[in-house]
Amino acid sequence: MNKPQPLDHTREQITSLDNDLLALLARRRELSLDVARSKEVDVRPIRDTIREKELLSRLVKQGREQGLDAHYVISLYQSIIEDSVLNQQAYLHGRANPETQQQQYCIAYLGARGSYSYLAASRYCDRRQVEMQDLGCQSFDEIVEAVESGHADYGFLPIENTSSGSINEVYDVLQHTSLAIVGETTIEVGHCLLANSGSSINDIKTVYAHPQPISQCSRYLSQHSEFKLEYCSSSAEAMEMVCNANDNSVAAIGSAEGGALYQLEAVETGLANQKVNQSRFIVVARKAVEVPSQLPAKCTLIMATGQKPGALVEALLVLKARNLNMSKLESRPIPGTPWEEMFYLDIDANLSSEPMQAALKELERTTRFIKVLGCYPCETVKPTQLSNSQLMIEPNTSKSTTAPVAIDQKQQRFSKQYKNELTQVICGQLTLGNGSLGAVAQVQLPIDLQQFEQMAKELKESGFQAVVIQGLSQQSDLISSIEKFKHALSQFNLICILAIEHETDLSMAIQFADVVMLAGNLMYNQAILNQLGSLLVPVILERNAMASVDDLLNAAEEILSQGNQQLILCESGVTTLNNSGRPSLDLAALVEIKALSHLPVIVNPSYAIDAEQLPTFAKAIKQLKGDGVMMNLSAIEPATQGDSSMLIKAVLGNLYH
Ligand SMILES: C=C(O[C@@H]1C=C(C(=O)O)C=C[C@H]1O)C(=O)O
Repeated sequence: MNKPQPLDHTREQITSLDNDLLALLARRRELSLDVARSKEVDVRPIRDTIREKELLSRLVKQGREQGLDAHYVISLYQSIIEDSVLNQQAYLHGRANPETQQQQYCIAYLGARGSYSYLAASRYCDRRQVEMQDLGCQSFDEIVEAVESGHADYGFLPIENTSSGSINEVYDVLQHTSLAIVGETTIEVGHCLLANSGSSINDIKTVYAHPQPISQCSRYLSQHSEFKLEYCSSSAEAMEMVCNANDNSVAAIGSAEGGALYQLEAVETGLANQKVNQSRFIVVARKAVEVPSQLPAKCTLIMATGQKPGALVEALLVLKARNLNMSKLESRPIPGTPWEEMFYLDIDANLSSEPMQAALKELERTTRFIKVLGCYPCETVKPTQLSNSQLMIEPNTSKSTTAPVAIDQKQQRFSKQYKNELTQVICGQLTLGNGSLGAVAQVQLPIDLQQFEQMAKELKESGFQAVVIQGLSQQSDLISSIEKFKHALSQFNLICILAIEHETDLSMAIQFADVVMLAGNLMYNQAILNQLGSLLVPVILERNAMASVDDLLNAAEEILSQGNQQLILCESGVTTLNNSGRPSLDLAALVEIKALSHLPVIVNPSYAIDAEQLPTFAKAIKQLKGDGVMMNLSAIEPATQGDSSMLIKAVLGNLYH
C-alpha cells in the first residue's frame, strides 16, 4: 500500500475545501435574494417546488456520477433550500412592512443569554440581518408587559415543543394581551448535560434545569435516579448556577451553544426523549403585520363558541366550506367560567384573502367571541421529495404492493354517498352511532379475578357500557380467565370487548368476544382485516398512529367489503411533529371522518391528553359529533392517585349531558 500523505496535509486540504464550500454557500444565498427581488416585481410565489424537483433530480444524477449517494445529496440540498426559502420570505416580509426595517430589534425573551428563547431570537435577527438587543425576562407576563409598554420591540414566546406538547401558560397569556403575533420560528432543541470544564458524567450529583427540559428529557433522567433535580426559571439560570458554583458535581440541562456562553462543556448530549426535539416560538409585537400574497401565511385566532351541542363543529364547518385548512386546535379554560373553554386555531391562510375574510364574517355571527391574534409568514418549509422514478431507484419488487383502494366516494361502502343513514351499532347495553353515545373502559391484563370483579362493578356504576380487555398475551391460563372475566362482566350487563394487539390474539378474541377490537398497530394487516370482515360480531377498528384518514377508511372498506357492517372507528391519537412519546389527539380527523362516513367514531383521549383535561375533551368530542369515548384507566390512575371516580364522573357527565 502506498504511504498516505501526512494527516496534517490532508486536513489542510479539507479546511481549504470547507472554506470554498462556505464561500459558495454564501454566494448561493445572495443569488437566492436576487431571485426574491425578481419575484417581488413579478409577484410570483416564493416557493417553486417544480424548480426544486428539477434541481434535486439533476443533482442526484450528477452526484451519483461522482460517487455521492442520492440520500446524502437530497438531505444536504433540503437544508440549503430551506435556508434559501426562509431568507427570501424574510426579505419580502420586510419589504412589505417597511416600519419593521430597523438596524436593531430589542427583544424580550425568557431567561438570560443562552436560553433557548435567546437562541431562537438571535436566529430570527440573524436571518433579517438585524442587530439584537436582548431583554431577558423572568416570566411570560413580563415579556408581554415589556412589549406592551414599548420597552421591547418584539417578544418571543415558546408555544409548543415536539416532546412536551403545547405550552399552556403562553396560550393563557395570549387571551389577555393587545399584542399581535407577527412571526414564528422553530429551533432544534438539543438538550445536553452541561458542566464546568473538567467534570465528568460520574461526578454529577445535582442537575439544575427548567421544568420544560426536565419533562422533555424524562426518559434520560429516569435512568439517572441518582441525580438530585433543582428546578430553575430558565435554562440560562440553570447554566448560571453551574457556572457560579465552581463545583464539579453540578450540571445544567441546556444547549451546547448556550452552554458555551457560560464556559460550560457538554458531558452528555442527546438527552431529549425524542430524536427530533424542536420548539416553536411565536413573535409578538404591538402592531400587526401584513403578509404579502407570495408567502405562505398562517392566521391564529381565538374563539369561544356557545354552550349548545355541535357549536364547535359548526364553527369548523365554516372553515371547511371555504377549503381553509386548520393546522392546530387547542382549548384552554376561560378563567372564572368553569368548564367553558377558549379555542385557539391556526389556519393556513392569509388574513387578507377572500376565503379567510368571508369565514371570519360568518364566525363573528355564530361565535360568542372571536379575535384574530395575528397573521404571519409560515416558517415551516416542507422538504421537497423525489419520487422513486426521479430518484431512479428500482422499486422493491419483493415487497407486497397492494395498491391503496382508490377513493371513489360513491363506490366506497364507508361513505355517506354509499349509505344515506348513519350506522348504529348495537350490542347489549352498548349503542354507538346515529345519535347514541357510549363509554368504553380499557382494562389491562394481567389482573386477578377478584380485582377484576370489583372494577367491573365500579365501571358499571360510573356509567360505562363496555370494557376492552387488553394484553391477552400477558395473562396465564388465558382461556379459563377470559371465561371468568366475561362472566363477571355479564353480571353487570357490561359488554366484553377483546383487543387484538398481536396476530396470536385473533383466535381467542373471535372465540370469546362480544365485540372485537383491532389495535392500530395491526391496522394494515390485510389478512386480519379480511377475517374481521367475515365475523358476525361488531368490530372496533383503531387508527394506526402513523395512518392518514384515507388509510383508516381504506382499512374500514376492507372489513365492510367482506360483509361485516357492524364497524366502529376509533381515534386514539397520531404521531405528529408537535408531540412525542405521547401521540396528538387528532380531533380534526374526527370532524373529517364524520363528514365523509356514516360509521360511528369513538375517541380515546387517554394516551394523548393529561388526565385533568379529559372532561374538557369529552365535551369537545361530543361537540364534534363523536359517538363515544374509550378510556384507559391505567393511564389516568397515576394522575388521580387511585381515586379516578370523580374524574370519570366528570368525563361521562360531559359526554352524556
Ligand atoms: C431560489 C428560488 O426560490 C426557491 C428556492 C430554491 C433554491 O434555493 O434553489 C428553489 C426554488 C424556490 O422554491 C428559485 O425560485 O429559483
